[in-house]
Amino acid sequence: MKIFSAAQIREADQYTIQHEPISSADLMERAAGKCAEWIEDHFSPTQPVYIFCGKGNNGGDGLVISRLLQEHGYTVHTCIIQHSPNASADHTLKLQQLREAFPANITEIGDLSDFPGLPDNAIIVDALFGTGMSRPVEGWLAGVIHRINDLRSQHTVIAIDLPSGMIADTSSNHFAVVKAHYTLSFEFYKLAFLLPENAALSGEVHILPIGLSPDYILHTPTRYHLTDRQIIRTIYKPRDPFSHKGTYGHALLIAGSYGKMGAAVLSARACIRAGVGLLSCHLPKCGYEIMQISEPCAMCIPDKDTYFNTHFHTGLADARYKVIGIGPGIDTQPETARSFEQLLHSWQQPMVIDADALNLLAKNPKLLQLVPKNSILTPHPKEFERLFGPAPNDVERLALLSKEAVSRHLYILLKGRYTAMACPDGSIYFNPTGNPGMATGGSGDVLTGILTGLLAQGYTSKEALILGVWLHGYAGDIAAAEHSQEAMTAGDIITGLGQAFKEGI
Ligand SMILES: NC(=O)C1=CN([C@@H]2O[C@H](COP(=O)(O)OP(=O)(O)OC[C@H]3O[C@@H](n4cnc5c(N)ncnc54)[C@H](OP(=O)(O)O)[C@@H]3O)[C@@H](O)[C@H]2O)[C@@H](O)CC1
Ligand SMILES: Nc1ncnc2c1ncn2[C@@H]1O[C@H](COP(=O)(O)OP(=O)(O)O)[C@@H](O)[C@H]1O
Ligand SMILES: [K+]
Repeated sequence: MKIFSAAQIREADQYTIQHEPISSADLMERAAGKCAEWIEDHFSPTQPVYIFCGKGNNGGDGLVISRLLQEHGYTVHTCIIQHSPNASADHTLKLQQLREAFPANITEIGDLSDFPGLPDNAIIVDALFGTGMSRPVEGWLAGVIHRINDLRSQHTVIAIDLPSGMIADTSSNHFAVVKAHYTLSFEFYKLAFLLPENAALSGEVHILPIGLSPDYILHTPTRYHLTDRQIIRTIYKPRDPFSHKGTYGHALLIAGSYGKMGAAVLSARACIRAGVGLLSCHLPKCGYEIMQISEPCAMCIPDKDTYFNTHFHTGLADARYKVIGIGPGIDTQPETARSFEQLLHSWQQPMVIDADALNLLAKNPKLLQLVPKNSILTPHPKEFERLFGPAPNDVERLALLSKEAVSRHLYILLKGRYTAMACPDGSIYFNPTGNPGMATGGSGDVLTGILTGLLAQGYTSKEALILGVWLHGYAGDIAAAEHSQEAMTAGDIITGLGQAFKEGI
């Protein structure tokens, strides 16, 4: 799914109005109708509804929702916030229609003292501002937002299109923003919903289709995308019946150290479950038996060193590896760093670089220049900061992520609820699968294994990244459904991979 900017959403509205054709008032009727339907499906007419409307088109939506809910027997109080002497044309029209149909219970709010007292268990509909927000809300208007937020523990707050105060495509960190339980948004996810800094604000997001022009959607390029099944199906390649294990590549995984062999085992298992043809694991001597016993499908190459991987840069050409995955549990010993540097001087195909290998890059940033083009780097936010520095907010962090991916020709992901994947072509994909049960040691090692396994099979770096992160999250969701978010382990994510391949594509 494409993620459009606020300006593009306005263009999509206008394009639809001109080409469907449909009047803007009718498009508003359609959008607000979807919201009213959703509210009717989820809440009973016995609950009082308070709709707070701004004077733009988001407020216009609120006025239509008010009329439609009253037509279906709900008791609605409509509060129009007088933030400006001017109202949009559609707002004016919809207010007139509301006054004609249901003249009672329409009040104007000119400052905070006009804010109504609410009966128990009300539904608050936030239709103050939508995609027209361009600056922080201040003064008594910010007070209205704070008042709504103070009431949220006793009532249900439903934001229309986006929580008021939130800006669709830039950071609204530290602004006054409504904290919604639900956000009913039109046609597309907004970038703002995917940012960790807004996690507490949008609540459960429901995207309601309002029939914006498919032509516009198809032909308008965007920088941001949300991975969905449609994208995954264009990437996934079913196996050729005449294929053999050579078809699916030989991967080398460099992982583990004394006390951290679990990371190597998890990564190796995930790589095998992701479909690699052959897997060799370069391990410290202490890990040899652990791996052989834990994962008989993996071949093992013991290092000269008992406790750490220190000589993994030799013998690579002879083995004809298709891809190298490096990092889980390798530690950051000087000998490991030296071997990594030598590896980077000799290896020119894409790699998957994770965990301590990222920390080695952060310690010696000039090594970043040696990382082969099209490699995949998989930092979590702390590792990202060590590598590329801090950012003042999530939107600027995305800009930094993208800048590094483009300038270095690397694929860099930033882990989180919606893992962001930056590509060298400037695009950024967000992944929706996964859950907080995956916030447990070893989940990242599993991802490294999956990505390495997919690259070995011949998926391009972009394909492996988008598909791998999707499958990882999907398998995590299967694990959570089976074991609960609390009890699931990184190993359960690997077990879920089979079902993820069967049902997630
Ligand atoms: N036909 C269509 O196009 C459809 C549109 N749809 C709906 O329209 C919404 C977009 O409507 P919109 O463009 O009118 O902007 P909106 O979010 O109501 O805000 C503008 C108002 O807010 C004010 N304002 C802004 N920032 C402010 C601030 N910081 N502090 C104070 N005031 C501030 C601004 O005032 P001004 O800046 O002029 O002072 C103006 O009055 C969209 O989210 C969706 O809900 C749907 O019905 C589908 C069809
Ligand atoms: N709340 C969440 N929602 C979705 N995915 C999550 C969530 N928390 C963690 N994850 C995923 O779990 C993985 C954790 O990786 P990482 O922090 O590197 O773990 P570790 O280093 O312990 O292996 C990442 O892929 C991340 O996106
Ligand atoms: K709103």
